[in-house]
Amino acid sequence: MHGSCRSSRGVQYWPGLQWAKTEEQIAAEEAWYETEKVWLVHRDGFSLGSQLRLEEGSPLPEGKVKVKLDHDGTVLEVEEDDVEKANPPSCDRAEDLASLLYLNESSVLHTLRQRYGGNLLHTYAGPTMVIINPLSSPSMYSEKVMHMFKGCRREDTSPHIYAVAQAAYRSMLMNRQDQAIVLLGASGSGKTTNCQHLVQYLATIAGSTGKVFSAEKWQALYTILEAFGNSSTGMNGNATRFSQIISLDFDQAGQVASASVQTLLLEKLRVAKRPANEATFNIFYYLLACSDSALRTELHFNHLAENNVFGIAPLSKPEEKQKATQQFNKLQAAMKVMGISGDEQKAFWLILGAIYHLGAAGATKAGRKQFARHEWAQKAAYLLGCSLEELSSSIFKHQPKGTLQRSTSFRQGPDEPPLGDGGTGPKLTALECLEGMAAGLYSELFTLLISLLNRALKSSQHSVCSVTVVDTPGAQNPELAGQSRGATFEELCHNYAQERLQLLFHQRTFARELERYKEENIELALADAEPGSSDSVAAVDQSSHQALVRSLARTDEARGLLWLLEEEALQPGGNEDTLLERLFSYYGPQEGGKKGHNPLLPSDKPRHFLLGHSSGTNWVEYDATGWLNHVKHNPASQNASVLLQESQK
Ligand SMILES: Nc1ncnc2c1ncn2[C@@H]1O[C@H](COP(=O)(O)OP(=O)(O)OP(=O)(O)O)[C@@H](O)[C@H]1O
Repeated sequence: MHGSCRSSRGVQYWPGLQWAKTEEQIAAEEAWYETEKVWLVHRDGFSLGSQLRLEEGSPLPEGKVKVKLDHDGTVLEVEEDDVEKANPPSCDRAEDLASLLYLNESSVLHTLRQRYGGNLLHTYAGPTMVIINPLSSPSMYSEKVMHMFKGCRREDTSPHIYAVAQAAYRSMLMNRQDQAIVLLGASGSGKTTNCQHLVQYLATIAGSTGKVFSAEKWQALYTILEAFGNSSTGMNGNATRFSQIISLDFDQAGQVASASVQTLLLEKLRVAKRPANEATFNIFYYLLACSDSALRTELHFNHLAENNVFGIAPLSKPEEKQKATQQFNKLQAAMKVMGISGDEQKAFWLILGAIYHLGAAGATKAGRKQFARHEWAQKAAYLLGCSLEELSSSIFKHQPKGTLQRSTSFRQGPDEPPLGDGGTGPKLTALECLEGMAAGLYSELFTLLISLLNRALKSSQHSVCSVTVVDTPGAQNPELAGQSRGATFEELCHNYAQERLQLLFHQRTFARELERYKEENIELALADAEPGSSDSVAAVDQSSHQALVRSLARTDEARGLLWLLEEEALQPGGNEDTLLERLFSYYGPQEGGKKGHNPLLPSDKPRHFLLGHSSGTNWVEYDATGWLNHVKHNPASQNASVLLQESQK
C-alpha cells in the first residue's frame, strides 16, 4: 500500500487509526526534509537504507538518478521510480508504520529493518501488526511479560503479540462483540508460533470456569495438532498442513467458558504422495521411533519392510530418532491431558500402523488390481481388524461397501456415475486406489482426533462472546525454497486460501474504512491506494453463471481453474493440456493486451503455468500434471470409513 493521506483540515490520517499529528509537527518535519533531502532507494523488494542523498546535478524526476551512500560514499545509479522520500530522524524505529510522515514501500521496509536490527520484531501498522520471524528464541514470551499487558489499552502498549491478544480481549469485553484474529504470511514466517502465543496469553490472563480451558490444555492441544497435522517441507521444517479456526468462548465475567477447534483442507494425500525430499506427517516418525516394545510388537514394527510406496521410513540419524522418541512420549502425555484414554490412543496407533504397512504392501496390476506384497497387506488387515479379502476389495474393487452413500460432486446430478467409477473420467490405477485408502484412513483418523479434542473443550457453561484465531498454511512457493519442481495442487489451495484472507484484510482495513470517511464527508487526497487485486483469485474460483449445472459444452464464459477441473474431467479426451488451454483463453495474456494485467503466464515446461498471487508480487510456477485426479471419485477413500466402522478392533 503506497501513499499517506491527508484530510482537508491538515491533519494526517490513515484509515483505521485514531492517530493524528498537529500541523506544526508536520510543518517541522517537512522543513527538515526540504533542507536535508534524504531519500530511500527501493530495489527488488529491499530498502537500501536511509543514508541516500541526491548527487549534485542529477535532479529528480526524469529517468535514472544518481544517489550517494552516506556511510561509504558509493554512488549508485538507480531508477527514478525506485527512489522514495525518507522520513526525519524523529520517525526512526517508529512503533507504528502509520505514523510515518512519508509512508512508502522503502520507508516501511527501512523502519522494519531498523527495528529488527534492534531486536524489535513487532511493529504496528495501524490496526494490524507486522511480526518478523526472529530465527532464534527470544526471551520475550513468558507469564511475567503477559502480566505487563494485562488490562492495558491498545494505545498504552508497545507492539507485541500479547498486545494483539489483549486488544481483542479488551474489545470483546468492552463492546460485547465477537473478535477475530487472522494470521497471514508466507510459509515459515511464524504464524503458528504467534497463534500459540496468542492463545497462551488468553488462556493465562482470562482464566477459565471449571478448568475447561487452561494454558496446560492449550499446550497439549498444540502438541497434538503439531504431531498429526504438521510436516517438514522445503519452506518450513515444521509446516502446518491444514487450516484451523480456534474459538474461545467467554462468559459474562470474561473467563473461558468453552473452546473449540475446527480444521479444514488437511493435506490427507500427503500420507501417500508428496513432493520429493518432503516428509510425511510428524506422527509417523514419532510412532516409528516409539520405545514401547509391547506396542512395537503389536504394530509389527520389529521388522520393517525395505520398500514403502508411500515413502514412509523411520528416521535414520540417531539424534533425530531420539528426539522423535521423546516427542512420542510428549504426545502421549498431551493426549492424556486432553482426556484421550489408553484404548482410544491405541486405535490411533493401529490405524497409523496399518497405513504404514499398506505402503509396504504396495499395489500392482497383474491380471487384476491387487497388493504387490501380500504379507504386508496381511499385517495391515490385522491392525485394522478385518480380513485380507475385505481390505483388498475395499481398496481395489469399486463397489462401495455397506450402506455408505457415495458422495457426489455438488455439480453432478444424482443419477450420474462418479468419476473414475464407470464414469467418463479416466480410470484409477492400482496405486491410486491404494493411495486413496491411505488418505481416507488418515482423514478419518484426523476427524476423530479433532472430535476427541473438542470433547475435552466443550462445556454446558453459557458464553457471551468469542475470540476466534485463524491460522492457515502460509503462501507456498517451491522456487523460494530453492526447489526446481512446479507447485502442487495442494499448494495452490493453500495459496488461494491465503489470498482470500488477504482480500478480506484489504476490505476490512482499507475499503470499508474509506467508505466511512466518505459517509462522514471527510475529504481524503489519497496518493495511490491500490485496489485489492482479485484477478488471481478469480482465475482459481470463478464459477459459471449456469451454477449447479455441469456442462459438456466448452463455452466462452470465463471460469476459474476449480470449475474447469471438474468440466475437463468429464470431457471425453479432457486432460491437463485442455484444462490449461481453456484457463489461458480466459485469464492468460491477450493478443495486443497490456503486459502485467493478467494473472496467468505460460511456462516453457509442459503442463506448467505461472500464477501471480498477491497482486503479482508472488509468481508461483505450478505443475498441473495429474490434477484431474483430484476431482476423480476414489471409492477406496470412501470405503475407509466403512472399514473402520466394521472393524473387529
Ligand atoms: N516469534 C518467534 N519466536 C521464535 N521462533 C519463531 C518465531 N516465529 C517463528 N519462529 C520459528 O520459525 C519456525 C517457523 O514458524 P511457524 O511454523 O510458526 O511458521 P508458519 O508461518 O506457521 O508456517 P506454515 O505456514 O508453513 O505453517 C518455527 O518453527 C520457529 O522455530
